[in-house]
Amino acid sequence: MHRTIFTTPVVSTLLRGLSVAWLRLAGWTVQGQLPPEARKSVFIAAPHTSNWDLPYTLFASFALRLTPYWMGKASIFRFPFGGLMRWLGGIPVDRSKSSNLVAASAEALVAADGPVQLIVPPEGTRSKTVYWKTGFYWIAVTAKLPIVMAHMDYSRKLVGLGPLFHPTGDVDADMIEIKRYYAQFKGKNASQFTHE
Ligand SMILES: CCCCCCCCCCCCCCCC(=O)OC[C@@H](O)COP(=O)(O)O
Repeated sequence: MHRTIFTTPVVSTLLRGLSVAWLRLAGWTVQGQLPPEARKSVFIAAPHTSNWDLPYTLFASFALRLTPYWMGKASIFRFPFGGLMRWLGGIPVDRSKSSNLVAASAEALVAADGPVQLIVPPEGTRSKTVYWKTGFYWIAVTAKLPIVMAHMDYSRKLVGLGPLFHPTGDVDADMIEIKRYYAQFKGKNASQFTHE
């Protein structure tokens, strides 16, 4: 995995302090902590309804001392922002193709030396989506890693980590259960999120 603000010494310490201070000033509560068995894991990041979700995900990641990488749409990596986005932990995804992203991501997670958490917003967009993408699920199954149900709620100013989810292999049943868990959270534009 490439170098990011989270793996750059001094920078990460500095930004961690700023993130904690910002979240505190803005009145947010950071919930949960990363269980040791999830040092390598796949994060579900939902609800995703706003451009503010990315900065808050980064602040929370610092507060929780994570080593995150996040999947983002390829267009936000266009010149001149690509380098910055990657340094923030971004991995570009071309949503118009279904490539070997699952296999490649699982392989990169298995090969990583240290802790690494792959943050995937399964809605794939800020717009309203009924069907969640199942890539996060298959990456976890392929890499044999736990799924962490991470969340954000702007109405209660909560961000953080919920329970682990262990895939059973029955993706349809598992997706229903996962989405039921997310029914309690409200994104910034809550009407753009549906958990049905
Ligand atoms: C550590 C705690 C993590 C809590 C996670 C909570 C919730 C949501 C986080 C979303 C992280 C987002 C990274 C997505 C980056 C991205 O790609 O953003 C732009 C696209 O979306 C826009 O797609 P579109 O709406 O179709 O233009």
